Amino acid sequence: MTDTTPDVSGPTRAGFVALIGEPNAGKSTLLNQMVGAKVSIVTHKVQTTRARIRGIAMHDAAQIVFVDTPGIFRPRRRLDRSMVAAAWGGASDADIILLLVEAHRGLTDGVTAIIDSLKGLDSKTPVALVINKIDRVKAETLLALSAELNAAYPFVNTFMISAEKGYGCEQLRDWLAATLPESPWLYPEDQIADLPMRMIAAEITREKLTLRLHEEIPYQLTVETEAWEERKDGSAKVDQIVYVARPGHKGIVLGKGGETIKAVGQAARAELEEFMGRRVHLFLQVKVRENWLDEAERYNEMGLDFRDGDA
Ligand SMILES: Nc1nc2c(ncn2[C@@H]2O[C@H](COP(=O)(O)OP(=O)(O)OP(=O)(O)O)[C@@H](O)[C@H]2O)c(=O)[nH]1
Repeated sequence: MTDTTPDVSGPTRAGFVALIGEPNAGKSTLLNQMVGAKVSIVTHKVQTTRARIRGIAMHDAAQIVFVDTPGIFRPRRRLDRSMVAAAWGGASDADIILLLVEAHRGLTDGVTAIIDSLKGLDSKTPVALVINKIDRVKAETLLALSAELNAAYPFVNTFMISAEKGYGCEQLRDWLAATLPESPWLYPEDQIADLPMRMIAAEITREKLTLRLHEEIPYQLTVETEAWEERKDGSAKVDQIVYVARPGHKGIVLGKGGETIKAVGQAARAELEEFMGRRVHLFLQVKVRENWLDEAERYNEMGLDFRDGDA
């Protein structure tokens, strides 16, 4: 990986932070606090897709990469094969796991199940407890809840926050920034701003291809946004490459006289324009790359290729 470390005094830090918790625990809201409004829009879209990098926060000299880990509560074997493992360059776990628990709901059956899974994970990844929505309960309740949860699992730290109101979020961010491993940054700073948009754009095209090709080949297909150019007239020029795993697939993706790829391009462009609220010029190219499934670099860029149940 390229060393993109900037010139700052003291070591830079970088790593992956997995946000886990029951649905509605406030993961998106917290991410929004940590990363900024732009990504939260992105998040809603990406949630339904294979994209797993949910946002990147820069804080002091640290680059905090928030990820989803859908595979983390599944059997180990599946985790090993997952995109999560690939995206993390062979490390099968995040650097830090944050478990979000809703203050007013406390130790529910769902939270207990997550804690049981964490215990079974056999991982050295530190897990911090984040009690969210503290604006909804009294202080006494919080202390009792914190004690109860800490008795159930050896959390390395406990934070009490309101992701919505921002209470406690600064402390959490400081701690993450200070606790991630010393490392060069994982993404060049100038790419961070449009990384989510690039991911979304790739994901939209992939989705259109999947719809169009049905069961034929989308399994072994990936889309990358190669270039993104902001134009003076307010439109964006987006170049993407569709990578297929076999030479025979290229013809299928192109279709007769380029029909299929053209239709895919039109549909993807329409959705992208609607999403961005401005004009987009989308250019698609199809290339064969037989070993793309093995290229960790690709996963790193897009973080996009795990599917539930993949062999
Ligand atoms: N009162 C209060 N509400 C909050 C707080 N944080 C989040 N919420 C609300 O809780 C609801 C769920 O928040 P999300 O951030 O969407 O939760 P999530 O964990 O991302 O949910 P999933 O995407 O379903 O997993 C939303 O209505 C938020 O406004 C908080 O600190 N206080």
